[in-house]
Amino acid sequence: MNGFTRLPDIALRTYGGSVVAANDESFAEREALIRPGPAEFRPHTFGAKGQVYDGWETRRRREPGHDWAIVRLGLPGIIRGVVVDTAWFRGNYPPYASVEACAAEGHPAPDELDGWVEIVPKSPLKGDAVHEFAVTDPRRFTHVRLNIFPDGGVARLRVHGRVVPDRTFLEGLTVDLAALENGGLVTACSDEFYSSPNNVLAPGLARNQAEGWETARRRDGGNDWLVVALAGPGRVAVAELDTTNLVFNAPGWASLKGVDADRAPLEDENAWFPLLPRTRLQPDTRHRFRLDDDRRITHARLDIHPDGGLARLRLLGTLAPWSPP
Ligand SMILES: NC(=O)NC(NC(N)=O)C(=O)[O-]
Repeated sequence: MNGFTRLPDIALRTYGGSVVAANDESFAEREALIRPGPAEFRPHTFGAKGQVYDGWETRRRREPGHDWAIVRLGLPGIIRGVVVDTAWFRGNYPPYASVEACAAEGHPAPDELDGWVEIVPKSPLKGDAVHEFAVTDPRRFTHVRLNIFPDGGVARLRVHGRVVPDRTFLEGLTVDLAALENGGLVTACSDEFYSSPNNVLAPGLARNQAEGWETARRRDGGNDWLVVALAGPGRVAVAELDTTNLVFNAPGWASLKGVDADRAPLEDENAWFPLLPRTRLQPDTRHRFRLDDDRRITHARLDIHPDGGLARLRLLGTLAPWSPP
């Protein structure tokens, strides 16, 4: 597994991604490409148009050319890698695929997109397999185009990267400085046995326990924790600690600390100062706390005691005015 798959999938439907166009989707709908979770399959489920697949599947081509689908990223950013998953497509997978990307301003229609650059060259695929392609282009992109040669089915397209928001849009507003969509990211975590800590920064509410962060039961007397790099240096006014869906496994208590990593190294424990003292939590509850300390921070550390997890962590505040380095 490449390291890039640890970064969020910025194309996910649940992060606002959309498969805005495809030249063909005769056998199976293009929207499946960015569905969360692995593709499912039930053999011998034939509809009027053929076997039912949880993926994007085009017709058998009888003329030259290739098929394509365009995805608007839910969270624009720098793409570090792409996963092309042909799960369950065995006699009908495309033998080759490539991926292009482009950066658009505003809200263009699919046929107005231009400036496409290749980020994954035409590469061989196997049937019913996960293919990971690292991407090195350092530019910020808003859309990707999956090309398959000549035709066939792809179950999922994952686009992992670092979110780069439009900073001018956020400045001066009270926003969630921890949110993935604003550029927040979990950079360290004690345990992610059941689900990813970055889930706590995802848009919207968690529909179930799996859409939050859940740790294994801790047996060593310690406690679980995570560190969030904020969207940028800023001041946090309100913290929301949401234990929704954690009914029998919510942490008993939680605390928050902050640090300004532009002024002291992250490893310097003395540079961290408390934002929220150890506070009792209830299961299945959105807790909201006004914070007293409005010092500038770049990172926040959440400690949960002893274990459990969280559905969402929101840190509402304002970005510090940007000054050139
Ligand atoms: N959805 C389909 O039925 N696809 C194909 N056929 C089967 N059996 O999967 C094919 O590519 O012809």
